[in-house]
Amino acid sequence: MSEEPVAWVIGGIDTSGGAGITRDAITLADISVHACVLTTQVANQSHSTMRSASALSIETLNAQWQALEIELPPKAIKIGAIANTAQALFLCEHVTKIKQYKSTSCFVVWDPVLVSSSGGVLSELSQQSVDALIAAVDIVTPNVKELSQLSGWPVHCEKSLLAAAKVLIARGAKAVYVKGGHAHWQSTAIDTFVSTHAVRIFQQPRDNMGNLRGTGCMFASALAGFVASDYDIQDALTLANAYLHKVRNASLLSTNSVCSADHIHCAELVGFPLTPVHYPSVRFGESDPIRRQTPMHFPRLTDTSLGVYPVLNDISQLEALVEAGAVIIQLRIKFGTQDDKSLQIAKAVEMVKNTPCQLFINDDWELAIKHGAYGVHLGQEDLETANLHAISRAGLRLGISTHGYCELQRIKWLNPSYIALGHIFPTTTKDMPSKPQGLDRLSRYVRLCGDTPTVAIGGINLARINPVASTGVSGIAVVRAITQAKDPAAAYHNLRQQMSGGEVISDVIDDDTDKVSTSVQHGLNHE
Ligand SMILES: Cc1ncc(COP(=O)(O)OP(=O)(O)O)c(N)n1
Ligand SMILES: Cc1ncsc1CCOP(=O)(O)O
Ligand SMILES: [Mg+2]
Repeated sequence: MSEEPVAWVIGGIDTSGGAGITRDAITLADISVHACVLTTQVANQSHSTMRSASALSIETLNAQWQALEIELPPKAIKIGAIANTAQALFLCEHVTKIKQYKSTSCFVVWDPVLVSSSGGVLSELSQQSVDALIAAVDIVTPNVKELSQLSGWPVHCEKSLLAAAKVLIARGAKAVYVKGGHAHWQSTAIDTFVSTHAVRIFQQPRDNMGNLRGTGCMFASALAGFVASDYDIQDALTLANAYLHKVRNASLLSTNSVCSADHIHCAELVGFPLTPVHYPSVRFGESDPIRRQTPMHFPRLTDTSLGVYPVLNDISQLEALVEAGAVIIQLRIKFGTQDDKSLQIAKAVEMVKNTPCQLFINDDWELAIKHGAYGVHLGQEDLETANLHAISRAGLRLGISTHGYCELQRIKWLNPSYIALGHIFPTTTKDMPSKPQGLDRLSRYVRLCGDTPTVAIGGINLARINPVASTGVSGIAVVRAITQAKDPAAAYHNLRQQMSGGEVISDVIDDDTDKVSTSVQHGLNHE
């Protein structure tokens, strides 16, 4: 059996290979996902001309489903062109079943093709079958014309687009991702994701370089592929958006990809998107709190070679760590009264005065401003309520936590003083809603952060610090590895020595998990 995650693509064969399930399978191969292919219809066509299309019977569709279900169960399914109502109802019933009885979850994307190059026409499906399918799948990915047809609403501006997407949600859709490619009123290319509880807006510069076939298929199959590869939905959307942007750039600029006399381009293979230029900028809703005000400035770090970054629960260990040479320390006080926190923060600021230590205060931005700390560290939830302008006006540095591609692309807009990436390994210090990221993803995030200093956090200890350092992060934040050590300053020293290939003092190593082994627990998400 294949090592790669399995995704199924269900739709029409476009004989030219420009779109349809052939394009889906090529896209999935390009991002290292194994594609199983189920055909709904065969469209005999070139890149520019459609000759005929013939639908496959329900028996044949069912035979394909049965052939795959046991041996190659899907982690995700992408549905494209559906030839008729009977096929739509078949898919609805089988998708519902597979989602119910599979032990691992199966994510289903429906790219509702209004008029496909392979002959599927949305308007040929009964309203009942369309409604049933909308409610059965996890996400529907229409362009603006398809959204208008599905919702029965005119879509001519951002407001009507959002309203039409919400009509689908009211009809039972779990989520809708509207592709803005045909949204003539937009000066940039804006895709909008709406679910029952969130809105995400993905923005890219608009390119008007030419006509690329199969973009809808590529986006939806890439989305299924990234979910099958274990990315959460908002990261899979960010990656699929970046992938498509990378394909567009590569294909429309290449003369090799021109595949018809009408200057229609065919997609080039590009692989996983790694460079920042391909990634969308992301907003959490129309009125994302971090964008409500005008752009802000946060000062750069004085010293960006951060090394080991101790995150302390109180000031009891601060002096020892400053003396041990920590160039960055965070005070993360989670218990006690505001008065007590205020007292500790005031003392901490005093303790680092005239030292090279860059002192960050976690969460308590008002106290950090009041006592003149060097910087503030905020997480995603903190960003909803903190007064970022006040932090910026007071001249404090800002560090922000992120847990994946989507959050990263959102907070870049703030141009923070550093970006924290985590959690890398499992941790018991904090309940994390997201999965551990692992080293492979960490390396890719570091690359996406460009010149902004980065900090890795979560489950890092003596045994794991070297591979973390190899990803190129500017700093490595640790809580337990220092706060729970018998001698925190010696633990700091050892972590630093280990990072730089120096001698560690073995009699201060605290427990077995800290012993440096050759079989370091490596990346959790191998890509
Ligand atoms: C360096 C660093 N990275 C991440 C965090 C976590 O911040 P947040 O998500 O706000 O969680 P709390 O620390 O407030 O529980 C951090 N503190 N430092
Ligand atoms: C606060 C925080 N944010 C992400 S992981 C984490 C805790 C890291 O603690 P430890 O270094 O003990 O695993
Ligand atoms: Mg916080």
